[in-house]
Amino acid sequence: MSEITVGLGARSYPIIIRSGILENIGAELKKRKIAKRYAVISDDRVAQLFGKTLMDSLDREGLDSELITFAHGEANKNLATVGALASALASKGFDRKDGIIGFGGGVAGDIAGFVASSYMRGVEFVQVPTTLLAQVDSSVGGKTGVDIPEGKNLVGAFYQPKGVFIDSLVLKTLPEQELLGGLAEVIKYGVIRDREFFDFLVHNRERILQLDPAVMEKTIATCCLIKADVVAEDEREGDVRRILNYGHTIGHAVEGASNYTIIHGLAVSIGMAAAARLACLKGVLPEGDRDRIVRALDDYGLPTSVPAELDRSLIKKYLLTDKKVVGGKVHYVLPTAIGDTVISADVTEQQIDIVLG
Ligand SMILES: NC(=O)c1ccc[n+]([C@@H]2O[C@H](COP(=O)([O-])OP(=O)(O)OC[C@H]3O[C@@H](n4cnc5c(N)ncnc54)[C@H](O)[C@@H]3O)[C@@H](O)[C@H]2O)c1
Ligand SMILES: O=C(O)C(=O)C[C@@H](O)[C@H](O)[C@H](O)COP(=O)(O)O
Ligand SMILES: [Zn+2]
Repeated sequence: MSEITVGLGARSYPIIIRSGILENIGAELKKRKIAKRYAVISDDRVAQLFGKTLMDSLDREGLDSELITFAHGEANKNLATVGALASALASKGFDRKDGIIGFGGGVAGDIAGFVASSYMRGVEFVQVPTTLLAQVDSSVGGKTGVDIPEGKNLVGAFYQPKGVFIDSLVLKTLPEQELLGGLAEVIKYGVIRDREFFDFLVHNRERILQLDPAVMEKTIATCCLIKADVVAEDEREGDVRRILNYGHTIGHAVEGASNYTIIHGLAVSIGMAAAARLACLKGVLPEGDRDRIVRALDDYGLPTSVPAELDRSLIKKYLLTDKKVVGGKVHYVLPTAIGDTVISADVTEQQIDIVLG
């Protein structure tokens, strides 16, 4: 069991990591008196797998609640889904004293958080993440939102939850590709902030891939701790929080150019390898560290090059809608060593062409 605090003054909140906590979410929420009634927002797959466990736990504590679902998948992380969910909340009579539980992967959490930030101009929100990616990254830090045709996450809000409740036992049913996607974000933390953690990930690969409970708890807790630290320092990504976007500039563009057939975590892996190559090309990252980053991703079975069939000019078009663009200049998060980064806009189109391959 680990408990980590995201330190944001009066808006601070706990991340509680405990095997089996899913069956006790009702008790956790009752103790914390977050809302009087809850809307559990989840995708159809998660609802089918774990909906009953969560709803029973709320019911046992006498907490009135409704499960509201949307069709799974990034293609549904859009404004139409937000509209449908808001209408469902209104028609079921949810009011300002009620709360929303984001239950599922990053797609469910990002959508539920955005609905919570805007329904009746804001209602209370908690996160119960069920993918590795959501447990180590998306449920923490308050970035919520949806995609529009012009690009990823272009409409959203910073809106912090009141708590994050993580049960690593639910990862047992996760499809392999989804586990790998989460591992890409896990490796990201090692590269941007913690060389020792990167080495731990390299040395414990087999145990991680087998979801060894002790190793998973350490892994999830370390990622949450790094993210909590960064978010506490720079909640709205004015400065240091940009490091969490390592691999995402090219990664998001690859996701968009693939019409979201490449899932987020795998696109981020491609983006991290590309950014490491770019850093080396610019002379800010030694070749040895570049090779270790690419090899670590590769050894986990993650992709490290841009698929040949993707349209390079479309990728470059999507790069321009990155939220780190300032004055038309794309800013890249470049590793300078394993554990450290620099942000640079001093990148030529020719260098981008080289790393896109
Ligand atoms: N807000 C943030 O800070 C942040 C951070 C990282 C990623 N994201 C976003 O998160 C999204 C990706 O999230 P994701 O990778 O979790 O994908 P996802 O939410 O689409 O979940 C992947 C699939 O796994 C299923 N699933 C979820 N939990 C399961 C379980 N325990 N067992 C079996 N199946 C399960 C889901 O139904 C879905 O089909 C992207 O939209 C990305 O932009 C946001
Ligand atoms: O929390 C953050 O900050 C991140 O950048 C985490 C990323 O893993 C995540 O994918 C995030 O949603 C990307 O944000 P965006 O601002 O580039 O859309
Ligand atoms: Zn991400």
